[in-house]
Amino acid sequence: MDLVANVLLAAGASPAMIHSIEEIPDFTPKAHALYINVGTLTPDWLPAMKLAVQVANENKKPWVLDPVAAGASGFRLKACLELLRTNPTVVRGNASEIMALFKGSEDSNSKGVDSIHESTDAVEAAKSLAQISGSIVAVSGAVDIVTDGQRVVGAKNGVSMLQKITATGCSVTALIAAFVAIDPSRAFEATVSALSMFGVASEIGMDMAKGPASLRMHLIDSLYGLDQATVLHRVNISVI
Ligand SMILES: Nc1ncnc2c1ncn2[C@@H]1O[C@H](COP(=O)(O)OP(=O)(O)OP(=O)(O)O)[C@@H](O)[C@H]1O
Ligand SMILES: Cc1ncsc1CCO
Ligand SMILES: [Mg+2]
Repeated sequence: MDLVANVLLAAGASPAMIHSIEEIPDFTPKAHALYINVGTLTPDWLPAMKLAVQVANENKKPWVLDPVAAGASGFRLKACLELLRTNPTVVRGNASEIMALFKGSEDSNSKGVDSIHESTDAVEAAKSLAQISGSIVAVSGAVDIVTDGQRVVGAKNGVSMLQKITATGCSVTALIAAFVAIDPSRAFEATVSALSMFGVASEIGMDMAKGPASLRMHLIDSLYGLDQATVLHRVNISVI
């Protein structure tokens, strides 16, 4: 939650981390986008997540799902599949998470929140999932993949050291929510842009970093300082 909120602030968004079901009816209509992350899921939190989604949908607010460790337990998988049926604008996971959602079954080899697959292994699963759910599906990895079920785009910015900082995936999903909030009618473009800019910020941050802890700091600083010329010079997006 720390990294997620700080990444959002650095990007110019205004995060609020809300869990209590009592606050959802007041909070959710005020937000420009809702972000549901099941990272630290408990049975107590799930009803609040579902109510937040319901309120967001009723208020025509975009919402984004991060299905953290979807294949690691039956409880998580069921929760993620139920959330997936309630029309997320975007779903972003690592390859193992997206493949578990597509298969609809637990992965006995699951490494928990970390992926054991490459994003490129999950292209067909992502496409099918997008077609079934009507959501934009993004798979993070060395190449970030984004699909609406027809188009497939790859975004290649980023550094592998991001995998050594917890919640960089959670944070890039939050950034997607912030970008989608700007123009929900162009959620596909927003998703690709958020993944690219997070990757560009990590590349610039890596030039100053000595390891994961200092990359975490420089990533936030680089995102905060990112300008249009740098982005346009460095982005690497291609149709797959
Ligand atoms: N091999 C890699 N090379 C470059 N960038 C990478 C690589 N693997 C992941 N990334 C980037 O790291 C960020 C996090 O993606 P990752 O796939 O690790 O998410 P995740 O597994 O959900 O992470 P977490 O659960 O820790 O939040 C993304 O911006 C992604 O583009
Ligand atoms: C380590 C961890 N455990 C639950 S969520 C999370 C952050 C990475 O997904
Ligand atoms: Mg994750």
